[in-house]
Amino acid sequence: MFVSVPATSANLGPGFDSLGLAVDLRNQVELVPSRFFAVSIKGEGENNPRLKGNNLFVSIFNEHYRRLTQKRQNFKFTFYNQIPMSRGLGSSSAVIVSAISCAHEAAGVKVSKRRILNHALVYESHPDNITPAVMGGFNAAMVEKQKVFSQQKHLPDYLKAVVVIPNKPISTAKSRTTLPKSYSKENAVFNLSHTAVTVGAFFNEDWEMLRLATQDRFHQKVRMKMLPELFAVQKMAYDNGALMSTLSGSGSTFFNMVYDQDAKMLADKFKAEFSDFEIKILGFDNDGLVVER
Ligand SMILES: Nc1ncnc2c1ncn2[C@@H]1O[C@H](COP(=O)(O)OP(=O)(O)O)[C@@H](O)[C@H]1O
Ligand SMILES: N[C@@H](CCOP(=O)(O)O)C(=O)O
Repeated sequence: MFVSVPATSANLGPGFDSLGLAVDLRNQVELVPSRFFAVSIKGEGENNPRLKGNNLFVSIFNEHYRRLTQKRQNFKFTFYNQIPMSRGLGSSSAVIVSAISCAHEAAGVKVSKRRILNHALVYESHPDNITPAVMGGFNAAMVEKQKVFSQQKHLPDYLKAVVVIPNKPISTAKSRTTLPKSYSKENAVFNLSHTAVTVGAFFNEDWEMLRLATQDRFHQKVRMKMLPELFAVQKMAYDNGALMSTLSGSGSTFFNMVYDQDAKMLADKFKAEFSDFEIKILGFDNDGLVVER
């Protein structure tokens, strides 16, 4: 059995802890019952010995498998990872969502995507990555009484993401501690109004509106200062036709949305200027969590 989950870009500028979308880069896990516990990793993280011992996927999987079956059973897990770790592309959400889904599959217990999402919230308190990871597409999400409520919009093929992935990891948990404890009314109204128009622009496919609407006063500047080249990345994106250019999650990746025909030109400019960073042109993912039995 295979379970796969896409990478996500959260916040999208002003929509801190609420907005996110899924891109076409996946972590896949294969699960086979086995006499002995075994982990094999291919792709991202394959040279990281910590992932073979104390693995977030395995601990969440075991917790749910035991809850569902009251049994202990060994499995061989093979991970095919494309999502870079601690770069603001939702690697932790992908791991959390796939572990919960795999545990239900292995236990033979049917489960809805909505239920998986609510379980995922236990491990990641903000719903902006886990929601597109499960549902695919663009999502606006909120939490009420420990449950996620969300609205989804599929994204068209004629839009692409040009992602700039720095060689420096940023831990989301650590980065959150650097954010202000409170915001002025003026800045709160700024982010609230810009988030509202961003959501409207996605639903109405008014892509040109995103340039103005996706500005933020809550988190981006303070985080971008940790890697000041990101200011130049954002400027280059806007100078070359980007529809939006935002810090992806807590960083360090920068997410730029463009029309298909502008993607290669922007990616080539980034490659020429930021040779230490990885540049990828990605489509959007409208499927979210996929299980293949
Ligand atoms: N493929 C993976 N396998 C196991 N654990 C992972 C994997 N990807 C991410 N993680 C866990 O998630 C952490 C990174 O999460 P986080 O700081 O939120 O970054 P991101 O922005 O990539 O989600 C890693 O330190 C690791 O504990
Ligand atoms: N809203 C969160 C999003 C974190 O996303 P990640 O991909 O960096 O884990 C935040 O801004 O902290």
